[in-house]
Amino acid sequence: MEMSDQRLLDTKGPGHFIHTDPWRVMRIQSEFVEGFGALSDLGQAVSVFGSARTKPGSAYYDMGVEVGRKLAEAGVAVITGGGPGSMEAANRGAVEGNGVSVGLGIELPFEQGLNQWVDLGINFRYFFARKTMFVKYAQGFIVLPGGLGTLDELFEAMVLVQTQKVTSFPIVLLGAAFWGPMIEWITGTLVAEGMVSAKDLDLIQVVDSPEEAVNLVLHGHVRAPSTNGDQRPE
Ligand SMILES: C/C(=C\CNc1ncnc2c1ncn2[C@@H]1O[C@H](COP(=O)(O)O)[C@@H](O)[C@H]1O)CO
Repeated sequence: MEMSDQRLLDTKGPGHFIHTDPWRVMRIQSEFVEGFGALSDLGQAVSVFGSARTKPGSAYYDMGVEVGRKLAEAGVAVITGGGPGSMEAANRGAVEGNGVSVGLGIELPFEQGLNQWVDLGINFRYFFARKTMFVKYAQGFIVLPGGLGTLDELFEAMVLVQTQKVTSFPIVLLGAAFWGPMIEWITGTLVAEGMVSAKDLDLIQVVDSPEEAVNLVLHGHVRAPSTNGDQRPE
C-alpha cells in the first residue's frame, strides 16, 4: 500500500494538487497571515475607497490627493486598494503629507500592479481576505466617487456595522452631488418600501470637502450600531 509520505516525496508529475480546494485554503490562510503580520503595527488608519478610473488632474483625483494629505498630516495612515485613479490619488496625498501610504492590491485579469505612491504594499488573490484588512486595520472609511468596486466596499462596510459584525465606525461619503441621488433612492425607495430602517441612513455621512471628511472620520460622532431592521423597540 502506498503511504502518504511516500506519495508526497515521490510526486514528480504535474502539480494537480495545487489546483485543489484544500490547497487553496492554505493560500487563503497565508493571505490572512501576511496581511495581519504586515498591518498589525500600523497605528491609526483610515481606508479610502474610490474609482480606479479617475485621471490625474481631474477634480475627483485632486479630492483624493487632498484626503490622503490631510489624513497623513493628522498622523493617520492611508489604506487604499493600491490601484490607479482615486486610490493612487489618496496614496499620493499620504506620501506628500509625509504619512504612511498602504496599498492592498488585488489580482485582476487587467491588473496594473500597485501604484507608485504605495510604500507598504500587499497583493491579494482573494477579495474577501483583502476586504478583511480594509476593515480590521482602519478606524473609519472615506468613500470617494466610484463605480461598482467602490459601491461594493461601501455597502459591505454598511452591512458590517448594521449587523453589528464590527464595532460602529464612521463611513464618510465625499461629494454631495455624486452621492445625493443614491441617498435619495435609499430614502425614497429602500426606506419607503421598508427594505432598510431610516436609522440605517445614520450609518453614513455625506460631505463636500476633504477637510470635513477627514474631520468627521477622525472626530465625528459615531452612532451606536443599529438593530438590523425596525422590529426592535427604539
Ligand atoms: C479598472 C482598472 C484597474 C482596476 N484596478 C484595481 N486595483 C485595485 N483595486 C481595485 C481596482 N479596481 C477596483 N478596485 C477596488 O474597487 C474600488 C474601485 O472600483 P470602481 O469600480 O472603479 O469604483 C477601489 O476602492 C478598489 O479597492 C483600470 O483603470
